[in-house]
Amino acid sequence: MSQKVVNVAVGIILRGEQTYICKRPDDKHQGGLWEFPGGKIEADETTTAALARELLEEVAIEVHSSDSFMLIEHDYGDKQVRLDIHKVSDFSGEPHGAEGQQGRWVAISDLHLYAFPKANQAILEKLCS
Ligand SMILES: Nc1nc2c([nH]c(=O)n2[C@@H]2O[C@H](COP(=O)(O)OP(=O)(O)OP(=O)(O)O)[C@@H](O)[C@H]2O)c(=O)[nH]1
Ligand SMILES: [Mg+2]
Repeated sequence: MSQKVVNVAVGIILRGEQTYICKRPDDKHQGGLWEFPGGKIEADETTTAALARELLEEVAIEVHSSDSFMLIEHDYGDKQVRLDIHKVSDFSGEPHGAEGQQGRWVAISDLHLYAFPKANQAILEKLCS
């Protein structure tokens, strides 16, 4: 059965050797797992506009610029996603779980201690290499 691919803008928020991750609410797709903040790209929205909007909504930071990092396509069976992942080190504000979700700064070298959705495996591999 062919499914529509969901396009997602994802931000790896960086400060020195740390990155800011959030815990996905239990009732959402891949709930209870940790993630890099981001969300669905709306129709007629550019990836960078979606990235800025999602990071403002979810972690309340203002993105000034971002760098394309990698594109991941993954089929979860119940959902097919295309993650357009960007590094974000140029931002203002202090990230926090603006939608009531848990969030924390973690060392990139400690990311393997957190459970992420399967599609994120390749991100961790590239980030930690
Ligand atoms: N934000 C984010 N989404 C991810 C990651 N990895 C991953 O597989 N996804 C998947 O990407 C899809 C879309 O992300 P999302 O649920 O954050 O979308 P959203 O913020 O627009 O939320 P919404 O459901 O309230 O509209 C989900 O199916 C999610 O499981 C990740 O690291 N960050
Ligand atoms: Mg989201």
